Amino acid sequence: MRKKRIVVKIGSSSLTNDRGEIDQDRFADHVHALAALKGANHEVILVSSGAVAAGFRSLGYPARPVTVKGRQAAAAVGQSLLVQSYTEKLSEFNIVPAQILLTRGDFSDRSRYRNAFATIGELLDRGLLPIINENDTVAVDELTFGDNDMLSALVSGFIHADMLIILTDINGLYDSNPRTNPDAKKFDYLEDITKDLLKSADETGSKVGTGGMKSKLLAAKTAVSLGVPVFIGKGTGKDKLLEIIRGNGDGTYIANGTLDPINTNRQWIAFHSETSGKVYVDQGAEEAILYRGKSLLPAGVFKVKGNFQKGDVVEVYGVNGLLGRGEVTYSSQELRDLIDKRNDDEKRYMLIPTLEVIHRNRWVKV
Ligand SMILES: Nc1ncnc2c1ncn2[C@@H]1O[C@H](COP(=O)(O)OP(=O)(O)O)[C@@H](O)[C@H]1O
Ligand SMILES: N[C@@H](CCC(=O)OP(=O)(O)O)C(=O)O
Repeated sequence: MRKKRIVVKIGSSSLTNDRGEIDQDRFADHVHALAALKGANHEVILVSSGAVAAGFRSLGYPARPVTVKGRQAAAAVGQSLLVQSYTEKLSEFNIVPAQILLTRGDFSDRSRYRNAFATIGELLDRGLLPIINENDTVAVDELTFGDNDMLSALVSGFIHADMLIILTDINGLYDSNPRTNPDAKKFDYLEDITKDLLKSADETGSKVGTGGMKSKLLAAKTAVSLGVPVFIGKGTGKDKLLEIIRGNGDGTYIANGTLDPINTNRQWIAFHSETSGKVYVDQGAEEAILYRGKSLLPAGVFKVKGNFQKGDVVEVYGVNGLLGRGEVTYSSQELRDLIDKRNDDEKRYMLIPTLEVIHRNRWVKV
């Protein structure tokens, strides 16, 4: 089998028990499977939850804390317990883990985004196992990834993974929550995540997890849109991850065919950038950028809102509302000048053929 790059996400419910302890047997099982996957010469990146779930007991909380400061304090304790356990267990296989704690801000800042990409690449080249979690202790509520399912999807797109494996406490996605509906039917394969499916998944998860199946579906949708096929399910034994990539996993495969990866610049524009203004385009330009794969030219822009600089990301509006976002080649002032000249008969002669406003490689539809 060709060498693959696999992101494995393990949820809190698969690593810890309800009492707030690492479940040593299941933990060892995951580590064996990760080692087997690496041993088969694949590149592996682990997104591990469990910091809050493994830490709350040491702080004297009876259950997973609900306050932000409680969760952040629990994560501070639990994250080090988790990494200590990974380091010890992985050393039996001569694998060195590398902890990476990310916040949403690390992705929205372009240079930090590029740095994170380079660092993960270097760790993989050197044969280490990157272990990623959200930096819960400092993450501000409005500025989080939402949950680790979404973080794992964004990481998979970012490093152009061949597959995202989301390990959880249930063997896949059902048409309703099987814990409350005994007649729920399991999906073995899904082409894509539809709106109806999103409705069928509720947000109830385990006592230690967050988001339930809904967050996994939203994450799977994101991963697929970034060109990465997804598996959601469970398994036991050291070969479980190898079996999953061979197509024999106990769970649901999503978009298992070949998908078009999207380049890192466009991923950043789509999912991480903050917009600094708005550009309004006419119908001809709307059709050109939406359906004919063209760049946006100055002639199609008739209004600009906000103040932005060359290189900033803006929202593009058409006749029917928001069309997408893209990186501009002009400042807002330069664009306003262009529009003024075009609308003024006496100044129109000053217009010279110019660059596109947004190049098609720096543009993403919503
Ligand atoms: N349609 C569904 N199919 C499968 N599981 C579902 C569905 N809707 C809700 N769930 C629940 O989602 C849970 C997994 O979510 P969660 O506890 O957040 O996992 P993790 O800790 O692994 O991230 C399952 O145990 C199940 O109870
Ligand atoms: N970053 C948090 C996990 C958040 C999360 O998404 O948890 P889960 O639903 O168990 O994957 C932690 O380590 O506790």
